[in-house]
Amino acid sequence: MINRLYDTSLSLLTDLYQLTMAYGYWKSGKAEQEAVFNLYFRKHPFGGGFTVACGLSSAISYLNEYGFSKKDIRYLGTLTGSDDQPLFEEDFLEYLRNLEFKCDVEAIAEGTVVFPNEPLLRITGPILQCQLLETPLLNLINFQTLIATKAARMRLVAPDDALLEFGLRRAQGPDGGMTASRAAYIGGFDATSNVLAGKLYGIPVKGTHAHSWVMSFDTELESFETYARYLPNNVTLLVDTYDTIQGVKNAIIVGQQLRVRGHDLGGIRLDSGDLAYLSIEARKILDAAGFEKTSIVASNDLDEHIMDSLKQQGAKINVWGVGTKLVTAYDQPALGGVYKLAALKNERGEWENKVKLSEQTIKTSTPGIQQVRRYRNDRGFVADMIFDVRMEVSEKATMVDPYDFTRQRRFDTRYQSEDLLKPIFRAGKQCYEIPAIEDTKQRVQHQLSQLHEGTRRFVNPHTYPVGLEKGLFDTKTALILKLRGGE
Ligand SMILES: Nc1ncnc2c1ncn2[C@@H]1O[C@H](COP(=O)(O)OP(=O)(O)OP(=O)(O)O)[C@@H](O)[C@H]1O
Ligand SMILES: O=P(O)(O)OC[C@H]1O[C@H](OP(=O)(O)OP(=O)(O)O)[C@H](O)[C@@H]1O
Ligand SMILES: O=C(O)c1cccnc1
Repeated sequence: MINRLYDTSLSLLTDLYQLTMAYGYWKSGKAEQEAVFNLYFRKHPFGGGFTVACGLSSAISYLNEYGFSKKDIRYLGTLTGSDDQPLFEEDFLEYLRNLEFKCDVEAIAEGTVVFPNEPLLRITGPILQCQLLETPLLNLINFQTLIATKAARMRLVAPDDALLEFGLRRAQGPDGGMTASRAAYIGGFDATSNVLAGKLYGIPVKGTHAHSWVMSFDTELESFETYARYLPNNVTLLVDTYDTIQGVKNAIIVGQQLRVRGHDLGGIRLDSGDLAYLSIEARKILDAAGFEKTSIVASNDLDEHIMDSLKQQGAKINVWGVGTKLVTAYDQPALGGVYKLAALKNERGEWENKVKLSEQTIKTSTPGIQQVRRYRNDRGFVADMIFDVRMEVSEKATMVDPYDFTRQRRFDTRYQSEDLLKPIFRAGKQCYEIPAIEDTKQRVQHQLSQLHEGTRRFVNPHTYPVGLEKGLFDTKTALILKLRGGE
């Protein structure tokens, strides 16, 4: 999609510094040195207790098309440094032109619930290639993960209702709109108003009508009658243009006319005022007139908190139209996912662990070639343990809380476990079949059902346990001490 939108290859969709570093690696003979990078986030968005991974299929498409076109190379050749001389020499540009993606990629499947510090994606390959991919991979995964998580939160509030995504007009540009529609669907929405997303992603499309339709007639009743005449199988009438209660009564008149013609009134939509009060009143009026099955759609700057509040007030809304606050992730417009070097192969062909130190413990990266093992019992997910695939990890592994090493947990055979990072690319070739979007969507709901209720709540959610396997914890601690000179 984005390819056609910009009519170019997307390999330059990266930050310039990735290319300057790539040049530096190449000049210093390090371009092909094997490296391992991890993509992870440090904190759940929206103050929540879980995050829904999303964006892997876009990342796979991106990586499958990776490569620099002649036009890309020509453009890079025009870039100059502070002395007005070319930034990159010809031979390097030739190297880029011939570059073939040949990394290994492991990733956690889209639609999986994930937690801070777990690698969502691990990329192993020539450092130059891994480096160039930092920005696009973060761009693809951060945003979609954010929106899928936001949508999942809304789905938790309204498990049995229909959720419609109405955000395109407020989205962050065309690509923001398209990817948000897809991620919202995966996260738990039932349909979108975005017709292109419907076409390209196979998402159901749904819609009502706007105030302008009503305003373009002399009376509201005439506007409703006309709409019902021409679209008798899609009649959800927006009743709040003038007087909401009168609007509901007019909708009922049209509903009765529809029934005579063998159709029915699908729904009414409320888009302003007190949505609890108005939906309760509208439900009474509709039920009294024999329109018990007619839906009540609500829209107007909704988010999961307002939806929750409306539910608690007894609102009779069974279809929710949500735009701005969903597709822009209004209260937290970015997920702080990062991409860090975790290991590098030396000249002797041995892996060396790498960490990025930080004053704040939370920001010190974890070294090694990591995998995430998720333990579960009959009631659902119990804990996730990050371990290094090069270390022997027995069934009786010990997990250490990285923020408090005195908190340790021993696993045994009573738990079932699954390693979450799956092979996606081997030596640049895709070896993973992307699941159908419907399967990914179902996966989200199943995953959420495996979380403890406390982890799903919005206010002060329970922290799901994620720790480091004892061997990895010790390796990390030793490396930090060595780097700080306290060995
Ligand atoms: N009963 C309710 N409890 C909590 N929030 C509500 C309730 N009813 C509506 N809201 C929310 O309150 C906000 C009201 O928005 P606003 O002040 O713009 O009023 P409005 O009636 O929509 O006016 P306008 O005609 O300008 O759209 C919206 O976000 C809406 O979803
Ligand atoms: O409120 P959102 O969650 O973004 O949902 C989409 C909104 O877009 C439409 O109106 P628009 O906001 O364009 O105009 P209006 O506020 O005047 O109805 C619709 O009526 C919703 O209110
Ligand atoms: O179909 C609707 O009702 C709709 C679509 C987009 C934005 N607001 C409402």
